[in-house]
Amino acid sequence: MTAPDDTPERCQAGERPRLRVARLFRTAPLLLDCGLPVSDVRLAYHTYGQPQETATLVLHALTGTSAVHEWWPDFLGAGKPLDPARDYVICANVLGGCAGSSGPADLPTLGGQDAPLTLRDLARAGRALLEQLGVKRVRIVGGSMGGMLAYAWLLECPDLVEKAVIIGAPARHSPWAIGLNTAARSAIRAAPGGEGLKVARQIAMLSYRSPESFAATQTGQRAPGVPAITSYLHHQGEKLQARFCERTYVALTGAMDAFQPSDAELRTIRTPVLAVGISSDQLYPAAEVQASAALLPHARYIELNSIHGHDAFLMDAGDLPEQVSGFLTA
Ligand SMILES: CC(=O)SCCNC(=O)CCNC(=O)[C@H](O)C(C)(C)COP(=O)(O)OP(=O)(O)OC[C@H]1O[C@@H](n2cnc3c(N)ncnc32)[C@H](O)[C@@H]1OP(=O)(O)O
Ligand SMILES: N[C@@H](CCO)C(=O)O
Repeated sequence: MTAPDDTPERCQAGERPRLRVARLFRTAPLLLDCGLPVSDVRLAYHTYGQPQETATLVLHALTGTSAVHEWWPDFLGAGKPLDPARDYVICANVLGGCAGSSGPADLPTLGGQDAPLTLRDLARAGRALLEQLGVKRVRIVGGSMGGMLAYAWLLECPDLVEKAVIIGAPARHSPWAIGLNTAARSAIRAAPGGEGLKVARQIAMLSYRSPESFAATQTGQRAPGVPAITSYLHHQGEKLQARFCERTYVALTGAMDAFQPSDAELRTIRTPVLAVGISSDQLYPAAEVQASAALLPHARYIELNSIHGHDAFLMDAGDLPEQVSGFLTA
């Protein structure tokens, strides 16, 4: 990742993507849903393509970053759904994140605990970034947490959003999803300082793939006496612990679990939506994604067929890029 800067937007053709940091809410604070005001919020972001008043906003997943070129090469590039030659693409690390934006340690506390964040808080912070960049309308594309956050944008900023693509995400967490996050947070609280975060990632990885995926990729032993899946999960835990913050993990999973819009609220969304379920998703079963979309008056539902579970949108996207392109450019 390149060093951040806060110089004004100046995209040159062929320029390498660069992390920038916006300073927001310096004159008037952001009022969090918990009641706390927050001033001088940082949002780290990348842009791709020339500035335009209508942009495509990418909303990243739980442990994602604003560097779309690093984690979504199937979607970003010439002839792809996010084409910098045609589109002004923006992705910001969310409020509460740990990839350059103001995280829990930078925010005020409530009763001695990290301030609880809501997905609507994250959307309001994102809106301020768009205003600073001169963007007046957005098409939104989000997967996983980014897809749930897209629902928050649709409810919080209906005037801004032209279209939304929601991939592998329901409108609200099921008891199953909340239960998985509860176990992950319990691990973090039981072993703060990194060990708990590793266990949280191991639990989460089991929900991000599928039995068939692991049968195909992790059968047998990696080292004598060590099942491949065991060393795989240890490796994934180590990798996340090296790049992520446990307070962010607690804050963002809490925000997702608490986001519970009613059916009536969802029926008020007038924006056209393309909702994508993933056939083997263990975390957010395709039927659940479809049921959320069915509440929206202008949603179309499609399914990505993959054995690789929830993470398929990142690693086995099939013809999804073409489908998303078709929706965004129609
Ligand atoms: C590319 C980036 O910078 S991502 C950083 C930002 N993160 C995001 O945006 C979040 C979204 N991205 C992700 O969640 C992930 O990167 C994904 C889902 C796209 C891909 O996950 P990956 O971990 O790269 O893929 P996969 O599950 O195939 O695992 C491969 C890794 O496990 C290792 N591995 C595979 N099997 C085993 C095993 N049995 N035992 C030990 N290690 C194993 C591989 O050597 C490889 O290690 P490396 O990443 O250190 O090179
Ligand atoms: N694997 C992705 C998706 C999680 O929802 C991530 O780590 O963010």
